[in-house]
Amino acid sequence: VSGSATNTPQPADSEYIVPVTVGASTVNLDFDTGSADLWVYTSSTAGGAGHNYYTPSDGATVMNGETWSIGYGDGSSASGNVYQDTVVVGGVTATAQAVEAAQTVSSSFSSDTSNDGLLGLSWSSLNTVSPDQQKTFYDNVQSSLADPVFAAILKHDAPGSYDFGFIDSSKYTGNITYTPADNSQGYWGFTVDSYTVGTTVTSTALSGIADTGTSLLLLDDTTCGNYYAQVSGAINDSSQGGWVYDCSTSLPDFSVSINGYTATVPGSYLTYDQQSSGQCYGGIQSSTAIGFNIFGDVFLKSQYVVFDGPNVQLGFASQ
Ligand SMILES: O=C(NNC1=NCCC1)c1ccc(Br)cc1
Repeated sequence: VSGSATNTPQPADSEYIVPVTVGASTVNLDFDTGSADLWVYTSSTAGGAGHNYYTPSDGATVMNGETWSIGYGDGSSASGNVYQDTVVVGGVTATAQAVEAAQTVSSSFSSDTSNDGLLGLSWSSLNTVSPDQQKTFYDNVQSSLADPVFAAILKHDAPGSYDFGFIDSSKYTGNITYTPADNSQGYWGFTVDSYTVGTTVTSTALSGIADTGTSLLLLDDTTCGNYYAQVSGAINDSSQGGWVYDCSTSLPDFSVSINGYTATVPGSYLTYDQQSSGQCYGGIQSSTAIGFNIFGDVFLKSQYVVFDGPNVQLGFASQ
């Protein structure tokens, strides 16, 4: 089997939402290659006002004694209990998917009515269900896929897709360049050989993760400093949350070299949003507090990205 589900960017391309059939409901989920839990609101979730919620299908079963509790890199969190139910994404069906019902969600989730939960697409080793760890949607359907891969096609301010089971050459230009993935921490980790700001090449390797659930491109302080050195008047202002600059400033492109392939994020994609101060908040911000780099939506939305579990590799091509 194979299938494609449309994703829709929320304002500032902050997250990409996909309609998913979960049990007897259709809910809008944030697909997240940086985590491995599929969780949804229920009719009783505290903070559930304004969200669609999960209703178990007739064939659903409660996974007795199983609970989940997750914390995300941005400090948000959720927890609850677990059902086994049918989940359909773009026509691809997982018949015995662990559906994690939220009893509690943190305020950043309850206030974000654009999503009704998350669908994790990292490696299943990050799944938080206890005492019996559960598999991601991708792991559950992988053996049924014509080609056991999925692709993320995120776009700037336009609908894209998550494709399961096929590579679509109409969705990228040139060739796909593959590079080994590091799944040792449960993420889709990879290394770039060098980076370029405008036309200035820095031959330093960067390691990080491909994370559709993180909005920004988070890079170490040295790399951030080298980027914003080419943005006249940019300052790193902790009171505004990081690097800001006058919105009239033009931004240089940011490129990385992966196995000979140059992945370019155009400068026009590198402003995240306008602050109340009239300053603009950059799409590139510091990862130093996290300890490794996060190639989030700001980066991914310039690329066609293949996530290949069986070969433990990532593929990149320009959109
Ligand atoms: O949580 C992470 N990614 N997904 C999401 N963020 C917010 C909601 C979903 C995340 C993953 C790895 C690292 Br390192 C830092 C952050």
